[in-house]
Amino acid sequence: MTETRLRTYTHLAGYGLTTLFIAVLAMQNLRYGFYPLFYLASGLALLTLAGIAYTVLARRQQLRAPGHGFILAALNGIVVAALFTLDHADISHWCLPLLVLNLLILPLRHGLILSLLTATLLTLFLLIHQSLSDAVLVGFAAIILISAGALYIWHYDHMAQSAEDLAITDPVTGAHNARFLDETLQKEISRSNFTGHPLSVIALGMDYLDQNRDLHGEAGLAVFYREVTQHLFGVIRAGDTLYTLGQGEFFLILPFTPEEGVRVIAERVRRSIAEREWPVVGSTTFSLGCTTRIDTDNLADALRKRACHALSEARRRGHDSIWYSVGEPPSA
Ligand SMILES: Nc1nc2c(ncn2[C@@H]2O[C@H](COP(=O)(O)OP(=O)(O)OP(=O)(O)O)[C@@H](O)[C@H]2O)c(=O)[nH]1
Repeated sequence: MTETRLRTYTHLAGYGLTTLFIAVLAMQNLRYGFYPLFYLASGLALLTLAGIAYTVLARRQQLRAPGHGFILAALNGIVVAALFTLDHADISHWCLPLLVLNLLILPLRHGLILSLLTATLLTLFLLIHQSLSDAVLVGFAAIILISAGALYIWHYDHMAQSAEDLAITDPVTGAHNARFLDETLQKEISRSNFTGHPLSVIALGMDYLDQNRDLHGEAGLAVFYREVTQHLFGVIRAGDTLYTLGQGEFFLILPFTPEEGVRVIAERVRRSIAEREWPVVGSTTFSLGCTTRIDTDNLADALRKRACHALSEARRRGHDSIWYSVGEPPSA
């Protein structure tokens, strides 16, 4: 199940249960003739139903649906305002499910701020209108509720982040993997298209891979790939991203880099690898294929293929070399 779908279900369950709770309150107050509380509960139920409708409508953007913030701020605000204006202590219980709902639906920091604000005002109300012991008891219960909810959500977010990192990271080198390359390259192409900034890429391949594999074995090469990755991280600048493609091949995405720039950095990378002594393989070389996005390049696949063809051309023309491939606009 995707993260977006999971959040859609959780939000629907959260709003659904709160609607049920408020509907029961509304019916009870109607039965006993507390009409102001009945109208209040009916208004709140309409808001939670709006939350359900919004969750369904924005189901594809549940990870960042800003409407939930407004709905929950309105729910909390109305309950707290009713607490002070209707002067009815029973309303204080209505706050408790909201404290959990805020944490369940909003990003952790926003949910925490809203819940703590509501809990503080609730305690203040009890302090003014009820006894000190009531205020301390409810305030304490609210803090426990908020802490347990926040800790659970923090733990979940942490696990989700770790799982996401694992999914986009190559286990051998620690650089990003090929799957994440296509996703990022497509985003960078859209950004370059929108802002007009240049975008270049480099495909890098180890020379004489088969001979190196025979000499050092897969395990030895894995150690070398890790070292070369660390080395490349030290050469590129912030904003550039590195990917491991397997079989001794790597890929660099260089945002804000024109043709002259990619030629400079490619030469720097080639020379810095060739001039070093590597612990496992001794001296070795890489060939590099570069290209820069032109206006008609809108697909990640096309740009990636052009860089890989440039790499093949660099290898064909002798190893330890760089080939730059010019993008060709479609003929008129
Ligand atoms: N993306 C990227 N481009 C680089 C890098 N190093 C050099 N370049 C490109 O090469 C150009 C010339 O770089 P340098 O020879 O280092 O000259 P510089 O004046 O220090 O370059 P700046 O970093 O722009 O100040 C830069 O403007 C970049 O376009 C790098 O690590 N990453």
